[in-house]
Amino acid sequence: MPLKMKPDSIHEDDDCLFAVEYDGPPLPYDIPRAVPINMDRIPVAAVVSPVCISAAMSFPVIQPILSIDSTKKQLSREKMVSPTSVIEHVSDSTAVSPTEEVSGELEETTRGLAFCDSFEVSEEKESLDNESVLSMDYPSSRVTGDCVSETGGKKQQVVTFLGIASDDDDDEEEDCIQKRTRVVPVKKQPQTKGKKGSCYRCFKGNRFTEKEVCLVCDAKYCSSCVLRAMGSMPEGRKCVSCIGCPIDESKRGSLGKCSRMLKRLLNDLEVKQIMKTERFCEANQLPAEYVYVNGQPLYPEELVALQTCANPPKKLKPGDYWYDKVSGLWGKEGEKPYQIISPHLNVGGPISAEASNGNTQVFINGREITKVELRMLQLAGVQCAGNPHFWVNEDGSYQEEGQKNTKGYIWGKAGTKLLCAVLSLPVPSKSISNASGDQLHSANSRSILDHLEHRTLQKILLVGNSGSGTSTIFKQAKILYKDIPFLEDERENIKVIIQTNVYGYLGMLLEGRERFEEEALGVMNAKQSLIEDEEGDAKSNIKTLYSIGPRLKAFSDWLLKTMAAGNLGVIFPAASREYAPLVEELWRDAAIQATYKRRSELGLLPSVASYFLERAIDVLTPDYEPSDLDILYAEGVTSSSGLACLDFSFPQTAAEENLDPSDHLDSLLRYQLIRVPSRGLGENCKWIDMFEDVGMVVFVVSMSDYDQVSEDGTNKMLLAKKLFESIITHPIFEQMDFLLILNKYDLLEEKVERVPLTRCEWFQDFNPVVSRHRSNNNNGNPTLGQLAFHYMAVKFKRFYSSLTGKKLFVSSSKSLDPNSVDASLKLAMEILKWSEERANICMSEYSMYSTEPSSFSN
Ligand SMILES: Nc1nc2c(ncn2[C@@H]2O[C@H](COP(=O)(O)OP(=O)(O)OP(=O)(O)O)[C@@H](O)[C@H]2O)c(=O)[nH]1
Ligand SMILES: [Mg+2]
Repeated sequence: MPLKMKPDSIHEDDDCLFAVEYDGPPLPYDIPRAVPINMDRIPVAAVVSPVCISAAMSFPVIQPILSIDSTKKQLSREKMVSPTSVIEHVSDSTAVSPTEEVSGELEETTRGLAFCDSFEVSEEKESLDNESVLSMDYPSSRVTGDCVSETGGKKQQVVTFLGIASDDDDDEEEDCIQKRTRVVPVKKQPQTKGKKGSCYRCFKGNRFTEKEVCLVCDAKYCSSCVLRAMGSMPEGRKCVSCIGCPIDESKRGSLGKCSRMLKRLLNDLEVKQIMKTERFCEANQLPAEYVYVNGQPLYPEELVALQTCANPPKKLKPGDYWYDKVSGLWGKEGEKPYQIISPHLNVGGPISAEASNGNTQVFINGREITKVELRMLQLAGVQCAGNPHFWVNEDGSYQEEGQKNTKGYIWGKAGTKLLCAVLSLPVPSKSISNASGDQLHSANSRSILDHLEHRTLQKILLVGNSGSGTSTIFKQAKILYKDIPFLEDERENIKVIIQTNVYGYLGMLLEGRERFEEEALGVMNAKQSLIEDEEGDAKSNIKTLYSIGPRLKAFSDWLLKTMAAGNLGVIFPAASREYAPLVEELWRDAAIQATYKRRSELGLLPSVASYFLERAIDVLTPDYEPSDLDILYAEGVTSSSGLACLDFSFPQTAAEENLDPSDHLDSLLRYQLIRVPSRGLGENCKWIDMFEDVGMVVFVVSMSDYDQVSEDGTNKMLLAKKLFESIITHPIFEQMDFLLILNKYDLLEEKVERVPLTRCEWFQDFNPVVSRHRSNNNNGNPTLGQLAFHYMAVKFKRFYSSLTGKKLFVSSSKSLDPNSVDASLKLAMEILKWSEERANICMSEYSMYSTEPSSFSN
């Protein structure tokens, strides 16, 4: 056991700080030899948890050995300050430097500072007590200014007390209670940084290196440094120097969510303890004074009441909220309600009429409601004429102010709940089954609700030939519209797919290399025969541009053999780490680079191969975690034989968020994108019945395919045309609108400059009048790429209307670019909307859908 506690090495001072000196062999990490601990700040779990960790990692263990009178630390709320907070007092009176203010009553104040352990008081105290542990050289120095930024070696004060009342001045104290302080969270800066993307401790690695992040200062550490930099983690994932500091509020959502890195480095029990401590230790709790309810900062007990009630606010963060104590309606200051929490909680001040910034002259429990709430009430059949003031109870029963009789129940009908869901308004968590039989719905509102119900899911079919880009568009949509695009399990599977792909790409290059080497040798043959005659066995030493050394050749032969036998899967995952350096070496080899330059002759090698091969070492390690971009680029992620479905809605833009939701209802509706593999659309398509209620078909064509041929020698553009024809003429799709996405515009632009579009026989009449300045967009002349796109669009439009008599909508796309996919799918939404309006489904004066004709460029 490397830890030795010497009686004379334990220091105690009035502020309950202890230091345990370590006297064992050199430690493998950065923790200082003396660690001050404020026992009041560390819960039992936190103090105990390092024990098990230290057993595994030989970390020093810090044990509490003295009992502490924690009651000493009680402080009136006005004196509680958070160490990294800048406090601005509402009143601007009596700004007092803490050092001046406190010196006279040092004992009193330092005892009372439950939260404040990082401000100038400590320095004063330090000077009084030479034996204090504070004088030790501790980088974290919670007490001596760790949470305090330093400027030129001099500690900078980040906590400023303004107008703190002295204990014996009751009047002033009361005054102070009136003028509650507003506490603004301030993020602590990391002590070191290094170059962009590197580890903050060893300065190695890049942005792709897996890292763990400090919850306080955002410092990032690689797997070799994290345990040294974060020590025994008594408050979870924080640098040693950040222990005791409050977390960065933007990271609150990740509290207690362990990373894969920690799971690998520590055992289950250790991980569990650390995550528990991280969630529950006092230093990491949301400071009550960061939460304002009805204009007043909360007291800790109010925050507890709020967080422990039967139906608490979800994901509470620092900020200003309003709370209607009668109905339980809860929202952000100046905004519509977003939740109904438990009513009658004694928290915050009284609600103000302007709490949600409504301008409807209709009031609920004293608050002027927003437009969207008014719309909901109207559609639910509540009479709102004459600017009424309603009294709404927690069960949704309502009456007009001054009247005794309940007029009805707002959330009594399923239809109202659906409407609320569409309008993003909250409903009570329990169903109001006891609602009276009041018929609140007019015929109109009923039919609108039916309509909304019908419209909640619009199906969009995504079809295209193999390689057209359908799965890229599908994945892009997932990344664009889903909060968690890929689950952990999915990522784990995708990782193996990507690693296998990397070997596949390398295999194609190695095969190509062999072919090119043979060709080169053939060309040199005549010359070589001459030399051979003169120098005997010289032929075996002939080197070409495509030759590789014997070691790489041996690996290459083995890999090609393994792949040919279909055994590639067997070498995973164990071998991936060992072979990664060889894969990288091969990729960097001049022969493979020369082969890659001729990739257009390699047929199947996709353009994304270099993206992954460039990062072979990273990608092939067992702990590689694919990023969203990696997944987007990865082939084989979306099944090529089954359907893939994605339910999504278009997120509101910042501008839309400020609008009344009823003005942009379409963006609240849900869509289902169904990707159909092209081979699944043959004669006996088993899914065909599922497509009956599809709203529209999005057909994808790769524009750069115009010069490509399939295995049977057919031009791929003609294959796309054939599939297109079979789908548009299929009876099931007869009534549907079609959007053609002409994809891979980036590749077309580049290719059309070197390979004529007329290479495809369908495009024989492409004869653009090309300006000499065509490549300069600024002078208004289209590029050859643009001309080619327009030409293809017209070709498909004519073809479509000749067969269906209808109009085809067309959009160009570069599906590796999210904005491009977003624009194409929004166009699909517009088409759906337009076709719906055309069918005149919408109703009467209550219509929420624009009747303006939609505009597209097609
Ligand atoms: N440069 C470029 N590459 C693209 C674009 N769209 C797709 N790709 C690439 O083209 C290849 C084929 O795209 P996929 O999305 O897999 O095509 P698919 O329609 O799913 O075809 P299958 O997977 O064979 O069914 C992938 O390597 C993509 O990364 C694009 O707009 N530009
Ligand atoms: Mg694909």
